[in-house]
Amino acid sequence: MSEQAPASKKARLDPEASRQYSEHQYLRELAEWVIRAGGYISDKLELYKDEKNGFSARIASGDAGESGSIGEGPLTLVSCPTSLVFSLASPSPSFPSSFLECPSLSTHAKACFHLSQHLLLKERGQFWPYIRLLPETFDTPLYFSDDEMERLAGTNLGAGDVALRKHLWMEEWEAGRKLLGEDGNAESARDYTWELYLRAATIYTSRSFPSKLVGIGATIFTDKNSSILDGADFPVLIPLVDLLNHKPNTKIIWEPTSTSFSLRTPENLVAGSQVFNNYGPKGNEELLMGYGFAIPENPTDSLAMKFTISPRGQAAEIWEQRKLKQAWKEVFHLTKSADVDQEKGPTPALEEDWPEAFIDLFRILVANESEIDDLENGDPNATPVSIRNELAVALGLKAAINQKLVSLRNYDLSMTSPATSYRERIADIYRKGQEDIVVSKIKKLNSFLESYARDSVLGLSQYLEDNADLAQRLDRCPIPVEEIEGEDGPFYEEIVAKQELVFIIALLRESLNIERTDNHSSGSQTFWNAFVSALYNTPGMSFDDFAKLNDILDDESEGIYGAIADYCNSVDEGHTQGFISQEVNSLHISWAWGLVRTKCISIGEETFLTL
Ligand SMILES: C[S@@+](CC[C@H](N)C(=O)[O-])C[C@H]1O[C@@H](n2cnc3c(N)ncnc32)[C@H](O)[C@@H]1O
Repeated sequence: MSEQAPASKKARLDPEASRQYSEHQYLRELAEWVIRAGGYISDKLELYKDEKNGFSARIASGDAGESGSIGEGPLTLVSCPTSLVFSLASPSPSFPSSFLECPSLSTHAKACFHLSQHLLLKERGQFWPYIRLLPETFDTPLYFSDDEMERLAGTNLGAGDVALRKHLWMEEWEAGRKLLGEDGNAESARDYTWELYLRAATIYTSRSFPSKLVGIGATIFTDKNSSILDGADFPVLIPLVDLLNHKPNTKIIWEPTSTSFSLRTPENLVAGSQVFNNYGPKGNEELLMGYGFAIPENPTDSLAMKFTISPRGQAAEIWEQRKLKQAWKEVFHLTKSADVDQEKGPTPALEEDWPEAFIDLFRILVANESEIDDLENGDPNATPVSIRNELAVALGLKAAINQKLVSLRNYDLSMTSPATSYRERIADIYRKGQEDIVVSKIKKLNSFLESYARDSVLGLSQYLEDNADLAQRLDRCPIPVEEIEGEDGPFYEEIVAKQELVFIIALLRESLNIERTDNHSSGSQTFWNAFVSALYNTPGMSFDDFAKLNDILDDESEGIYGAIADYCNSVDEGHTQGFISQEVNSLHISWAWGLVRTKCISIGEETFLTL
């Protein structure tokens, strides 16, 4: 049965009776203060101080039914009246309107100074029963010593995010203090120390709610009766409600009304167990940075990936037309990939495991000239762009994420010097979570590359292995060189890279002699069948189509193409008619070389021809 939200009459408890809510005097007084103002705490709830997680709430053990559970939900756990919600909308005892209205001072800075004021006021402030329970210090990285920061090296937080936040907050603090001093409050401005500002700012990151979410009005009238904060979102503190700790995936109902904010649970809680809130699907990076804790095996963990490269030239024009550009963000949060399915089904698309817009930009960034031309002249939103392109995306992602893994592992101290403090432990938990995500992503990419590449890619070494006679002949005939003018005199360079040359010859052998298409190199029959059929089914791609349009080559190309053609013929010496049933000429080379450049991709030492 659902419990009704408390009537104010019922809520006005005798302070004696409210003792049951806690054995801790300040917690008890906090409860009395909230209840007196019209708030509520379920009488099934007990507030206590947990050595590990600070103040917490649990179901009182006296409330166990026979099964140990407290009956059916939803149950209102706690409720705080709007009059006790602390925010910039609560009266500020003495800040001048010039301070609160200053357009160059951020809302965040104003909120931090406002809270600092109440921290300084102590018992003279109207929120004292709440303020005195707020933590003095935190385990967020801004409180870490240099040694403790070393534990974060190689992670996003170690790489500058912490330093950046400190810098931003310090700038806000300096600006606010200057403003206070200018108003003739130089003496009191000195009370607003950096330590106090840091404490106030961290109280907000670790326990505030956004004003818009809880429906707190954003219009404040200052002493000049002008309004500030119109439409702005600002952090609010909700006494009592903010005592609950976080547990991922906890079912909890946040219930804002015009007069109160309540937490209700639909779960059937067990007597003696801690009652949790759910701060949202936060990863350990956010929990550590904002709250000073991290959760082992956090099911809502994520890895933030920033993208700082942007496409240029034609690629930038294509990107402008891509629909997914709308979903572009500067930072993407990657989550852990599901385990690779052992039974290989159809190859999953990359966007099933990665943010779509992230994959889409990558496709444009790695597109080669011919792919960009295809997008420009065809559908600019085509996906996948080509098999070559999709493989290049997967490989690019693997290289980028592998870099993360290297830096996470390079600085990992957890094996050589096990954590001895809480801060070191949470830093290690955070690093381990980041590493788990990266490893799962690499596994998934490997499986993608394996299945995607199975029949759509041919490796150079595989081809040479299948054609040992060609490999031997190539070794016997060195590739011709050309003379190049350098700063220190002329030097010599092979006219074509060996990988390209092998694939030029392969293309001529396997594709040109169309009558022999069912007699491809052993071992790669499936690939060549698919390749040749794609070639002859795409207008303009076959040699015949190409020759019709390009019967004359310019002189410069003619020289190099002719030299490569001579080389091919010499490699094939003694095997007349075994090559392409005719002499290879420069037009053949021009066609095959163009195809190789469009369809090949290099991965480390290996080069692949793709469908
Ligand atoms: C909204 S407050 C919760 C009340 C808090 N325990 C207190 O003492 O006031 C958030 C803070 O509680 C602690 N906390 C919350 N959930 C936690 C968890 N699952 N593990 C460790 N600490 C937690 C962290 O110190 C965090 O900054």
